[in-house]
Amino acid sequence: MDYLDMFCHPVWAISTALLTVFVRLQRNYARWNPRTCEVRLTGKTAIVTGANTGIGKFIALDFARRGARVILACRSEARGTEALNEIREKTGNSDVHLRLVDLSSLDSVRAFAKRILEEEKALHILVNNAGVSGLPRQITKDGLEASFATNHLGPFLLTNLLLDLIKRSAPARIVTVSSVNHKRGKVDFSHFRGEDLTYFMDEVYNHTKLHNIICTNELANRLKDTGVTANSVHPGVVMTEVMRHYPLWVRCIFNLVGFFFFKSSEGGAVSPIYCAVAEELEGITGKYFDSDCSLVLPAPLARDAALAVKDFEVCERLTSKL
Ligand SMILES: NC(=O)c1ccc[n+]([C@@H]2O[C@H](COP(=O)([O-])OP(=O)(O)OC[C@H]3O[C@@H](n4cnc5c(N)ncnc54)[C@H](O)[C@@H]3O)[C@@H](O)[C@H]2O)c1
Repeated sequence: MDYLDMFCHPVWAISTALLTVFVRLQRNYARWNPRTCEVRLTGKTAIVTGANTGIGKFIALDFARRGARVILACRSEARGTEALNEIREKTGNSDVHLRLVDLSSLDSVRAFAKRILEEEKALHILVNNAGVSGLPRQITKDGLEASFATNHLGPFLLTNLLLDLIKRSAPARIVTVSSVNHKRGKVDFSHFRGEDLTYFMDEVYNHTKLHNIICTNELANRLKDTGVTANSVHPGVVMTEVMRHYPLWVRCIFNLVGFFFFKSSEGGAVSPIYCAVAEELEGITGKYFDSDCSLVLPAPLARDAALAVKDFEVCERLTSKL
């Protein structure tokens, strides 16, 4: 039997098809299923950043289905409007709104927060979902490294600017979408300004995702007894547009492997939704959840309380208007 015959053999073809079906069914598996969770969000307001595509769009869609007033915090008006119309149409919830923000710009974050504080009476859920991966070295007009600005410092400032509103709305939840890649991240405060950084294998992304967890943990400490919880979550490895800044050949491999093994955007939204709505998480704060919705320990650096205090202070200084 030559190789061609072997691959065309019915036993081989059937077992490959069965394996593919099995793997594709398994890949979205999580211990918790949003479809069977009956929590309603009527009367609640939620903000989801980066809600026009990928994981964020499915988080927003879920909140809208549960009856929340949902603010889609997006950078692109055209893509945001497309998502807004789709979410309104699919859920029949007309209380879904688009507000523009570029998280890599501190001025844009301030303008967005100002508008939210003027327009919204309450904010019960903030999901810091927007993020970039594979950005080449760029320094923003605030003098910050662009991946750090987008993934960490912009969301950090946004959270802090909205904090009084969130506290007044308690019980409330802040969910930060981090990544298991934080385990390969390091903390060096000169990174924030683009110093001493190498971009090999997207190390910058890993660092930003580590800072996400560290500062979320410190925020949780500061919010003790306020009724506001702050947790971080890994959504899984998910087929989204997150690789858009990578070379074409890397995207091709990601998409090919992803077709069989990675979660869909809907599957990636499950663990962030769990952190935002699951009743069993009432009062649980300063924790990190994996893509299976299980509470797990993050990397040791992410659990260093003294480092967290320092990191939070550095980020406060970098994002405050001096
Ligand atoms: N896809 C994965 O495998 C994976 C794995 C771990 C963690 N994550 C995290 O999940 C989150 C969502 O990513 P995704 O996979 O859905 O990717 P995606 O690229 O499909 O979506 C990212 C969203 O962030 C928005 N965004 C990017 N830069 C922005 C800016 N400057 N201002 C405002 N919005 C901006 C994009 O417009 C988009 O809506 C990210 O934080 C990402 O790091 C993704």
